[in-house]
Amino acid sequence: MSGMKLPGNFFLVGLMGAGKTTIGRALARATDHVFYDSDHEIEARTGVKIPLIFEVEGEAGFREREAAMIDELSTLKDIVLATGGGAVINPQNRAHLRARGTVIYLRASVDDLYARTMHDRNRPLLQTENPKQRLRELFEVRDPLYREVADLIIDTSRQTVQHLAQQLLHELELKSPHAPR
Ligand SMILES: Nc1ncnc2c1ncn2[C@@H]1O[C@H](COP(=O)(O)OP(=O)(O)O)[C@@H](O)[C@H]1O
Ligand SMILES: O=C(O)C1=C[C@@H](OP(=O)(O)O)[C@@H](O)[C@H](O)C1
Ligand SMILES: [Mg+2]
Repeated sequence: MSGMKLPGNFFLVGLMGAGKTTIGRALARATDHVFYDSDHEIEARTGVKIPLIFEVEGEAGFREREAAMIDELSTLKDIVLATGGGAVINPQNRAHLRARGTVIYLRASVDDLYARTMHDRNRPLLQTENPKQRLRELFEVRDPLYREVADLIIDTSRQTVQHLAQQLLHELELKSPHAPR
């Protein structure tokens, strides 16, 4: 679409609780893009929630579905895609995301991630004795991978969703050669 504000794809990456789904939806609204969430799309296609997929097929089964979904969705045009937090552990996913759009890493402290996910039962990887320790471990492994794929890194600590969406929009406008200044 030629008259569209900020054409192209925007892919959100980051750990569980970073705000990919929430801020992705707000960014899509602000840019007139269609919003997709990889996890929601997997749930819609399978008819079951993510925890049940983990229970029945294991994490490996979920990762296969996730890779197929990211390959499919990332070929669409002018979308905002919220990925799942583990998408970047697969090299093929990383390659697709980098090649097919602008990748935004929503960065948050482990304390913030924990606070934002502690009451939610829908993330099987955090249903452990010590979810904060699990987040710490995942942060160590994944932070370098998020950085590797990111075109833009946004620090989300102590900022409201509305503010973050506006800040993101502003930074993307500055990066876009066609954007009005
Ligand atoms: N910047 C923020 N400040 C406060 N709460 C937030 C922020 N970003 C997200 N949240 C909240 O944290 C929870 C997890 O957000 P979500 O978008 O599902 O994260 P993700 O998709 O990255 O796992 C939601 O309840 C959301 O409203
Ligand atoms: O970090 C992960 O490995 C996962 C993150 C989840 O998505 P969110 O990051 O949107 O919570 C979901 O894909 C699944 O529970 C696995
Ligand atoms: Mg999400």
